[in-house]
Amino acid sequence: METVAAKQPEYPEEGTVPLLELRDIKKRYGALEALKGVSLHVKRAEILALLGDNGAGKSTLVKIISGVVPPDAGSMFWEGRPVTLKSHAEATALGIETIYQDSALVDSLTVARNIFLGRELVGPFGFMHHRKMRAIASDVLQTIVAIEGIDSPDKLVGSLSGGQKQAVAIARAVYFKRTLLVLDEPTSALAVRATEALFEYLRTLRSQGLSSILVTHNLYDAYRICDRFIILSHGELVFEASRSETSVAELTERVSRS
Ligand SMILES: Nc1ncnc2c1ncn2[C@@H]1O[C@H](COP(=O)(O)OP(=O)(O)OP(=O)(O)O)[C@@H](O)[C@H]1O
Repeated sequence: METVAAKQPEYPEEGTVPLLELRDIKKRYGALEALKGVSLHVKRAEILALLGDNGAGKSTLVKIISGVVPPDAGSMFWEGRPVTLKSHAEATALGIETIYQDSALVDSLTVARNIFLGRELVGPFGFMHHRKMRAIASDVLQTIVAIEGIDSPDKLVGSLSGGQKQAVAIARAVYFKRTLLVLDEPTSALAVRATEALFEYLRTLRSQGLSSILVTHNLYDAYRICDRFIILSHGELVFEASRSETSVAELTERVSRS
């Protein structure tokens, strides 16, 4: 990653430092330029939609934000400070949580154990606090994510559907309250009720000052929940607008034209 642009960015007014800023991010896979210099920012307490047709570069950008893939060039700022993410763990440590359909869950462990994976609660004698983890897992699943079909935190994750697995990953992010939640096609495998519960939760996070990036092909969902919209096309940012500046019709037209 280039360090040239790693000097502190300047923000015109106090309090306007974005939570996350990307500048001129480039990524190439062999001859293919997946990202051709993308600059964007995520404000505090906003839900940003990352839109674009298949192959536009959305997932590549998500992987860069979550530390899974290093950019070839460009710089990244977290709360105004330059950062270089060398691993997914470093992104997590900053407060970035990414939800994919199969978000690094362990099939052979229970739902409760997956929610606390790597951050297990330990009781007074140094043993894992299973009862407490199960109780919290149950609570998070029922009250926040409202997943049908996960009736017990003791279910093995391997026995869940794609949508239910995704819900477990969301429940994990929800419980550990990340500063930035990145959701890559979160509703594609979710039932209607779970989608509504997720959106309600994203609104709650926003009201608490936390931010989310929603990657989706569903422009109606995006328009319902997001504050700002960014469209990528062939590795370039081609459109950016806030909710009041655009409409579902315009987003549809621009994505299909891209
Ligand atoms: N690991 C990889 N190796 C080679 N090419 C890749 C790799 N990952 C992505 N690409 C290519 O980079 C381009 C951008 O892909 P990316 O997955 O970021 O797009 P996307 O906008 O997320 O698409 P979709 O909506 O279909 O998921 C595509 O042309 C894709 O084929």
